[in-house]
Amino acid sequence: MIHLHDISYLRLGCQNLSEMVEFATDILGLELRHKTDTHAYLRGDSSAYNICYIEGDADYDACAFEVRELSELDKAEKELAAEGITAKRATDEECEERQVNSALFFADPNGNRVELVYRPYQTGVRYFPGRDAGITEFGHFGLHTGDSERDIRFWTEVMSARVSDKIGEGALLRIDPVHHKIALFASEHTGVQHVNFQVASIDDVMRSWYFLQEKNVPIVFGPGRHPTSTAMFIYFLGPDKRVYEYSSGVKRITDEENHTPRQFEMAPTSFCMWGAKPNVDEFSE
Ligand SMILES: CC(C)c1ccc(C(=O)O)c(O)c1O
Ligand SMILES: [Fe+2]
Repeated sequence: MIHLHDISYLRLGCQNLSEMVEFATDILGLELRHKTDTHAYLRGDSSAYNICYIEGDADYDACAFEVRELSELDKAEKELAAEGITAKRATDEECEERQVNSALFFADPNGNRVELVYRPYQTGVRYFPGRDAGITEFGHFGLHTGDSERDIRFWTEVMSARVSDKIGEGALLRIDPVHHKIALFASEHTGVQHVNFQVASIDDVMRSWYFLQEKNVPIVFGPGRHPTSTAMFIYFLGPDKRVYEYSSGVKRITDEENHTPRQFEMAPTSFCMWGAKPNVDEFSE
């Protein structure tokens, strides 16, 4: 099995880099760490970056996971080959662009681009945003799945994730005690389905609710509380039409041996126990 240590970054294509930087700094509340003509690196914690927007193909996206040992990349290459998946080692230039020591690229069975990275750069300076959204960390991301049985098997049996809970065919997967760092949601698309940043408290969720309305940012779900992770949340759209989520209070699963994944019915109340209705295709019945 390929051991995933943590989520690392997302690379998200966009049409207009300046527009995405403005959204990410002034609305989402990330810090711009570095920008070139085509790439912008933004963060919500002390990592070198959590999101890299890349001007060009707006449909391009990739998600990255950190592995703890360099040898894990060779092991991964072999294990993926046994699954019929061809992986490619990153060149020095590709590593430099990603600010990592080493990396391996492949696509999961759904065609989602995945990067395994060794030693993603950290910084010695704390995160300093222009807008205080209360972000504490890069929380998790959603990935599309066209065949949940196939993809849950891949992510749990090949990639070492564990199912924390299921909603309909969708699954919330953990790679450490945090309830989930990957959300697999059924759709006909591929790639990143939503991007989550954790915020410090319900006050930050509610402050952003007012702030986002004032800035005419489309809110697509919430405020509400997930019965699965127990986190309070709000979802909204970026100018790239991607779904962004703030949430606070995600549950940790500490009794690994005794955790039994729960199956939630595919109904709005499985997404929000307060009664908010999602206006997002993948979350609807
Ligand atoms: C609506 C989606 C996919 C979802 C469901 C549950 C949680 C949670 O329990 O925290 C999420 O974060 C989600 O994004
Ligand atoms: Fe989420």
